[in-house]
Amino acid sequence: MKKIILASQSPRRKELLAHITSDFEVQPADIDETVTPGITPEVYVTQMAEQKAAHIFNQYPDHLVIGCDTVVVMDGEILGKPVDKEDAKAMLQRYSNRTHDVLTGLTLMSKDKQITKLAQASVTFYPLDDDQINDYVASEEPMDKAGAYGIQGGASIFIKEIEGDYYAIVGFPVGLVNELLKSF
Ligand SMILES: Cc1cn([C@H]2C[C@H](O)[C@@H](COP(=O)(O)OP(=O)(O)OP(=O)(O)O)O2)c(=O)[nH]c1=O
Repeated sequence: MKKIILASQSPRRKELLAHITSDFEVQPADIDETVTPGITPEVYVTQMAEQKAAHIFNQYPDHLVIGCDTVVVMDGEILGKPVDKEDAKAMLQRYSNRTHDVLTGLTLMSKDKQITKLAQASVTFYPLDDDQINDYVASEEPMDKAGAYGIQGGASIFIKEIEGDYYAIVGFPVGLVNELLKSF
C-alpha cells in the first residue's frame, strides 16, 4: 500500500488512525472552511473532506491522503467550532433534552483512486442546566470541537442516547476508514 498521510491537525484523528496502522504521517491542511449560504450539511462536510485531502495530495501526489470534516447539525443548521465561550454556551443550550445529528465527511485520495463517504450519528442529550453548561465551557474543552462538545471527554455525562457511528462523532469513522483502505 502507498504511504498514508492524514491531512489533519486533530489529535483525535491521529490517535484513531493509529488503531489501523502506525505507518502514516500527519500534514494539517489549512483550507477555507467558510459555509456557503444554502449549502446542505451533507454537501458541506463532504466538500470540506475532499478539499483537505486534495490540498495535501497536490503536495504529495504519490501518497494516499485521508481528509475529514465534522459538523453538528441542529434544526438543519450547520454548527462548526464555537467562535467564543458565549457561542459554545448557546450551542450547548440548544442540545438540552433534544436530538441532533453529527456528520463526518471522509475522503481517501490517491493517484489511482478517490473515495468520499459520509458517516453519521444522532445524539440525544439529557436536559442541561446553566451550571453544567458554564462549568463545561469553563473547562475549555468545547473550544476546538465541532458543535462545542467532546463526547469522548467531559460531555460524556450529557449523553442519553446515540444512534449510528460513535466514531463519526469523535471525527474519524475508524471502522469505515479501515474497510475503505482495503480497496487501495
Ligand atoms: C462533536 C465532537 C467533535 N469533535 C472534534 C473532532 C474534530 O477534531 C473537530 C471538528 O473540527 P474539524 O474542522 O472537522 O477538524 P479539526 O479542525 O479538528 O482538524 P482538521 O481540519 O485539521 O482535520 O471536533 C470531538 O472530538 N468530539 C465530539 O464529540
